[in-house]
Amino acid sequence: MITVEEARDLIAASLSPLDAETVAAARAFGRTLSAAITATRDQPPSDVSAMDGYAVRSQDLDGTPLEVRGESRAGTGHDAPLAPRQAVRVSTGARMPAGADQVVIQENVTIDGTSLHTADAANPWRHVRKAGSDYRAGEQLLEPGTILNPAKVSLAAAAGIGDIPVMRRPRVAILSTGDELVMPGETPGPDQIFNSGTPGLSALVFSVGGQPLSLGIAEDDPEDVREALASADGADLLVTIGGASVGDHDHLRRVFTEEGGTLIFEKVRVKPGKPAWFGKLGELPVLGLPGNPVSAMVTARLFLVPAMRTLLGQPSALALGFEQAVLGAPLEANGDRETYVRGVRDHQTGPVRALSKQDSAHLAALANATVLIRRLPDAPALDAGQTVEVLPL
Ligand SMILES: Nc1nc2c(c(=O)[nH]1)N[C@H]1C(S)=C(S)[C@@H](COP(=O)(O)OP(=O)(O)OC[C@H]3O[C@@H](n4cnc5c(N)ncnc54)[C@H](O)[C@@H]3O)O[C@H]1N2
Ligand code: MOO
Repeated sequence: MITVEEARDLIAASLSPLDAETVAAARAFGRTLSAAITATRDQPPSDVSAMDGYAVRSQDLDGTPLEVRGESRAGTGHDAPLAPRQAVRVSTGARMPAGADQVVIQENVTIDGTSLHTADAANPWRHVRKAGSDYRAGEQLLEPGTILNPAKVSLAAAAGIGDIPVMRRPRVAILSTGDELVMPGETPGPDQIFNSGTPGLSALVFSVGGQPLSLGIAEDDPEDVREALASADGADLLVTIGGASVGDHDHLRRVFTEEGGTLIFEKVRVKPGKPAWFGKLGELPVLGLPGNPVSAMVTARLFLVPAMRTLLGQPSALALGFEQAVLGAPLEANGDRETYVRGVRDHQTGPVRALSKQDSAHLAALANATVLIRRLPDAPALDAGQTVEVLPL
């Protein structure tokens, strides 16, 4: 059996980054940049006032009145340079007139006709934002591979980019298999259960910036499975749920091989998720996840998320993002598979403890978990206070 890391590497080796497209800035949240964003001008483009008030020459602030001459507004500056003992009305964001090097806020002045009185002392560049103080023309603001959060979208827009170059969303087809499954909202027979795998994986695909395509449920019938596999045409990745193991009615793997699929690995030394497999059907990468709902979600976190990040061209796509945590309760010794124990962490840096339910079919426990605690093969029992690696969920 191969290790989790070997499995992840084999998957990544079969994938290459997708092509790029552009998206309107307002719709770019969560997308991955395909090219750098570089400033084409200084920001701010000139020295500007940071407050509503009066632009002055600091050396004129000696307690005697100044003469107010004109106004500089945001969007329409005041072109004449400031002569000695003059002041110009300014609004927040307005260009500083040439010669001015300080703003006196309006709360600190009294105006009498065109005469300005203030007790403020000289303090050069007080309340002035210098040209280029945020960033300079030519400066790289965002690297390719960056995931756009609201602040980064705003920065790209501030740099004047209306259509942002991003990676195309990976199209991830999801196929569940098994006669026992009905879609949520349908009426199950006495021996049937709801398909939780497809909606759960769709949510995960969304969260990583992909486009999930549900192929529904294939019955335990070779023809139905064959048709379902064919319907994945056009996807960047097909994820199957169930039929990964050795059951008599699991046709998925057989049909995959009959259709010319090449198996790249089967069985991973991981718990839950041992039956996970990966292969290619023509050009289409196929990731086979085990049917047990917790196994499917955990293996998706371990294999599907890095695969999608590889398609998105993100740097360190294969890094899962482990954090260190201190145990709040003891942990049992581990078996011979790398194990992902469902746990809770009180807060981001707090102690972590394992949940009591670790069955790979118990979704309610998974939904309560906030972390997966990683246990290496044959890891010894640990006491409270010792450190473990956790993967935030
Ligand atoms: N004799 C053996 N039996 C099993 C082994 C084994 O090595 N030898 N492995 C076990 C492990 S580990 C797992 S995990 C499961 C995985 O089996 P499959 O991938 O073949 O999954 P199925 O048999 O199709 O289903 C298992 C279980 O999960 C439910 N399921 C399937 N799909 C969904 C879905 N989309 N939503 C909700 N629930 C789903 C299904 O009804 C079954 O209850 O095999 C063990 N057995
Ligand atoms: O790995 Mo199965 O995924 O242990 O239940």
